[in-house]
Amino acid sequence: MAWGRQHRRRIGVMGGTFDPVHHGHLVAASEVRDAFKLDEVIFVPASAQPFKQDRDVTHAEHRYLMTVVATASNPNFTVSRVDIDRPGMTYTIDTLRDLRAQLPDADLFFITGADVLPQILTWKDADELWSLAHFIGVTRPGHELDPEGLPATGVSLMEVPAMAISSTDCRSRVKAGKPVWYLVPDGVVQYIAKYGLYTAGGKATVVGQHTSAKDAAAVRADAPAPLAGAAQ
Ligand SMILES: Nc1ncnc2c1ncn2[C@@H]1O[C@H](COP(=O)(O)OP(=O)(O)OP(=O)(O)O)[C@@H](O)[C@H]1O
Ligand SMILES: O=C(O)c1ccc[n+]([C@@H]2O[C@H](COP(=O)([O-])O)[C@@H](O)[C@H]2O)c1
Repeated sequence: MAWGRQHRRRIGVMGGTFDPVHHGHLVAASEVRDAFKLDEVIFVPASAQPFKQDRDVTHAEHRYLMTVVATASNPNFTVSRVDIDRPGMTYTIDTLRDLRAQLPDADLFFITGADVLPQILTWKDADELWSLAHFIGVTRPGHELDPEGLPATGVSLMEVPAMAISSTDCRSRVKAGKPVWYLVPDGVVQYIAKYGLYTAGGKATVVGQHTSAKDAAAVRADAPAPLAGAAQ
């Protein structure tokens, strides 16, 4: 490296609802970090995902904390609150702008699974996304990794070990009283049990994303407080 030239950090960004985070997410992030020689992967739990407005989603603070628990043992993984602390709908254009402002000396690599990759063209301000990050689509069982319509220079595709795990299946299993051991990290199994997530009569408040301000305030009061020191 030439004397005085700045080293640009290479940062992966793994956006997701993470309801709950599972080993499919973690393996994808780990594989991309290795293949693209990333310094770090930042997991970014979404607040209100625009395409999931028709379903109930666990309170953001629980999803954030499960993601912190799941990534705590990996020195190259961190978790950001940029999306859950921004009011309103979560759009990736805002995620990337906020992270670029926080990390002006970094190149960003946004990681998505094969199911999400084709949707990118329908995201808010899709034309501008390519100038903010390089996109990496990873294989996922049951989905074709198809980059059609996406700009060739803005997207890379990569095969990762097949993990036939989804958050939907994890939630259904917990609801049915089945184990999720080894589908999600041990600490997440314990977190789900501690707060009674995903069970019909559980202690956790599960809210739709169209809650009134009054409902949202009640949920916030019920949720665990933000974990000091864990956030970016
Ligand atoms: N098993 C997996 N293998 C590869 N990528 C995955 C896997 N599971 C999720 N992803 C990717 O991780 C990101 C976040 O996914 P998300 O949090 O929505 O999990 P999910 O399992 O798809 O959830 P749900 O079943 O609730 O829709 C997305 O880009 C998704 O494509
Ligand atoms: O920017 C958008 O319009 C947009 C629409 C839908 C999803 N996303 C992002 O896509 C990522 C994957 O979402 P999900 O819910 O499938 O885990 C997550 O970071 C979302 O914020 C972004």
